[in-house]
Amino acid sequence: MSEKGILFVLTGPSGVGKGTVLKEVRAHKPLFYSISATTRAPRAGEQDGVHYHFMARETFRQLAEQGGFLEHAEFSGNCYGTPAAPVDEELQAGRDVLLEIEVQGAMQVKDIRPEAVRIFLAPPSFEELERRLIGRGTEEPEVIQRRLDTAKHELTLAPEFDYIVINNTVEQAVSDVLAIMQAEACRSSRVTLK
Ligand SMILES: Nc1ncnc2c1ncn2[C@@H]1O[C@H](COP(=O)(O)OP(=O)(O)OP(=O)(O)O)[C@@H](O)[C@H]1O
Ligand SMILES: Nc1nc2c(ncn2[C@@H]2O[C@H](COP(=O)(O)O)[C@@H](O)[C@H]2O)c(=O)[nH]1
Repeated sequence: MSEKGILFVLTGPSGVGKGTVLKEVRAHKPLFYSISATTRAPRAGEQDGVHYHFMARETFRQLAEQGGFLEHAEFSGNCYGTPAAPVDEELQAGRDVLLEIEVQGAMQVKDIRPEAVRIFLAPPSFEELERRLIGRGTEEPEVIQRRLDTAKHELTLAPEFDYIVINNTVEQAVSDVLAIMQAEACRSSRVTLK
């Protein structure tokens, strides 16, 4: 029987740089990137089925009730969830999968998929997190404040994860995440040592 793929989860507070780091990681390593469902409105330039599956709250609720999500959570007034079927298909086919999700959902994955490798991306400081979230310019001030309030609690949960990577420079964070992925592949005997 062929080996199953590894389920990687990258989490951390909003604005820490998960999307930025993952874009680079994916440029170095073939991974299936799960496209999440959300009830949030699309931002300028975001496309349905590319950045997210955008849907109404009622549709999201029905999918959740039918067990369609591997995990789901409410974050900053909107629902976010990982569609279960594509993730399981990829893992069964032996391909590694990467989820980029917020902290509550990543905590759920520990119970649902204890074999998953969960990485917490942390900012070098809270002030820098604030700078990044404001600098991105995608949220209104009250949404930024809500996300920062949530981040205070999320940061206390970092020790619950398998790895903590500090996103000081993107280059170093990408290198750390790739090293973790390589080490986990070795641990699960997916890499042949010569
Ligand atoms: N190491 C870094 N140094 C400086 N700026 C960074 C770094 N990493 C990311 N950024 C910037 O911080 C902002 C937030 O990054 P990004 O959107 O990737 O965060 P995120 O964790 O994916 O956010 P969310 O959870 O809200 O989707 C962006 O403007 C990005 O360019
Ligand atoms: N629990 C889940 N969280 C998810 C999922 N997809 C994305 N996210 C996270 O939500 C926040 C907010 O995202 P934004 O696009 O509105 O900035 C961020 O931390 C994402 O990583 C998911 O499927 N489940």
